[in-house]
Amino acid sequence: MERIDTDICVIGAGSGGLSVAAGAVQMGARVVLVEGDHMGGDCLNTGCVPSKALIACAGVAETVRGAAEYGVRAGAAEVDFAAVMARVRAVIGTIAPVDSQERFEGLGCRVLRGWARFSGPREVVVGEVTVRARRFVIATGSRAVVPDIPGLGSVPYMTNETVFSQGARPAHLLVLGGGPIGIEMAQAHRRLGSEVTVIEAGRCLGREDPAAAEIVLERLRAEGVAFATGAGAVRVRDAGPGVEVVLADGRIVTGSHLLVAVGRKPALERLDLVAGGVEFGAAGVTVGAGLRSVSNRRVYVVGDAAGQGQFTHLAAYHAGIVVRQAVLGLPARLRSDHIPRVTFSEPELAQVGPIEEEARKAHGDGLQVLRADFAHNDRAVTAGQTEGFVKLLVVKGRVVGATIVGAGAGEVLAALALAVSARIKVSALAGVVLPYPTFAEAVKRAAGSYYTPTLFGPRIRAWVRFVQRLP
Ligand SMILES: Cc1cc2nc3c(=O)[nH]c(=O)nc-3n(C[C@H](O)[C@H](O)[C@H](O)COP(=O)(O)OP(=O)(O)OC[C@H]3O[C@@H](n4cnc5c(N)ncnc54)[C@H](O)[C@@H]3O)c2cc1C
Ligand SMILES: NC(=O)c1ccc[n+]([C@@H]2O[C@H](COP(=O)([O-])OP(=O)(O)OC[C@H]3O[C@@H](n4cnc5c(N)ncnc54)[C@H](O)[C@@H]3O)[C@@H](O)[C@H]2O)c1
Repeated sequence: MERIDTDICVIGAGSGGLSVAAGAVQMGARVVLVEGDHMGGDCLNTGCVPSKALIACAGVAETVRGAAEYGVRAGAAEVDFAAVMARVRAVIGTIAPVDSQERFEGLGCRVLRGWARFSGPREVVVGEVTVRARRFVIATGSRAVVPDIPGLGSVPYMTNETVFSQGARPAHLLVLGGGPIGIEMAQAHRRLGSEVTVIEAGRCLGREDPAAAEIVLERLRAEGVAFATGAGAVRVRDAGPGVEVVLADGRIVTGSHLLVAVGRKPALERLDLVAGGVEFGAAGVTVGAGLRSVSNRRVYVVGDAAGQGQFTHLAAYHAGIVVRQAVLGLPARLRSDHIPRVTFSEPELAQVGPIEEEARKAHGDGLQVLRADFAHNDRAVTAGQTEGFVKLLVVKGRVVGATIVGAGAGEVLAALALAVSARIKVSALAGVVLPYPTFAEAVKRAAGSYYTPTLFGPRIRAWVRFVQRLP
């Protein structure tokens, strides 16, 4: 049995773990990085990267279908599903070297390939190796929840782990769950030529601004995605070739394939946290404000395993918080009011900070809502992409949150992510000079509306009358 003594042992080489390892080793710490499966974790192999690559292919098919509206004759969009999947794999392959064992060994990490489990409060075992570390960082991610629905276990179903390696296009894909995964995959498959039905117990994109979500869902409906909402799946049956899902209100939905996308849970089961003295619950490892385990002070948690949201950029943000403390010995506290998110449907739905309903609860009448529609944005009009809006949530002259739904919303959100994170005043957004014509001008327009009542009100009018009488 080999024994390694190190400063930092990072468990999991996904978005969070790789960020901690890269930061720590380049700052001079001795780092052991442990990965049981593929380097790069969920985001690279079965999450963000393949999903966005698939969405890009689907977007091209849709552009071809709509080409005539732009005066371009392109013929019918013919989708070669095998080629689409090959492109998805190629995109993963292009990014993979950045997350590879070779790169991290090159940076100076000792990379161990195997599943880590605690054998004591300051020791983990990986196969035949024992790693004793000053600090451990749990970065083990999450996995798809497979709900306890009778019959589900006896039909073939897909999750995010298998949907990107399908051999052939599903004739009729049933998507269980109308969250971001369900909606992104539903639209992509529909555009690639499948029939698609989304089954959602409550409201699709239920965490998002309802008006913004409705714009996305309306687009999916227009493209032919069917929805069975308002009742959860209670039974699943084999339907000869295909699958039958029975809903709580008796409706029956039938399709050829089933994708389960009803949420994710932290992947902690291989770690033997009890042996490590690390307290945990269903939401993840129990941590304080600095992502440090409340029961074992040698242990920090980042990313999906921390149970505080599931985004690659959140995992990277967590990594920075942990590196500050565990590597640099400085204090750090987590903020959660400035974390952005984007659902990569078309149109995209981007959010930073609270949605209007949440901000109203927190700030009551102190909240001002500013809005600009893309219908009045010249870039949107010229591009033929006028659906959507920008909504700014303002408290005491500062932006506390924003919703954007529309073309390129995720890119336009960058300015507002900065505004919320740096607590920038609305006046700065209203005063910035932006190139014309851009979608981002809608942000400036919404911010400018903050001053409309004052600028065009009676006091300014009186002042202007006075000035204009001067010689
Ligand atoms: C379909 C889909 C699309 C997504 N799209 C987006 C998106 O567009 N934008 C976005 O921000 N987020 C997106 N996400 C979420 C994003 O993928 C995750 O939030 C992110 O990957 C979390 O990073 P992580 O480091 O916490 O975990 P992961 O990236 O999952 O890495 C954890 C790693 O730990 C390893 N591991 C687990 N247990 C052990 C052990 N005991 N020993 C050793 N290794 C272990 C795993 O094998 C894995 O490689 C998407 C997710 C899915 C499923
Ligand atoms: N673009 C992105 O950033 C992106 C994309 C995909 C995923 N993600 C991350 O992954 C996480 C997980 O996504 P998700 O879509 O799997 O989960 P989710 O929790 O966001 O949504 C799951 C949906 O399934 C529904 N549901 C649950 N049980 C059901 C049942 N029995 N029948 C019908 N509906 C049921 C829920 O009501 C919910 O709306 C997201 O929260 C997000 O953090 C991010």
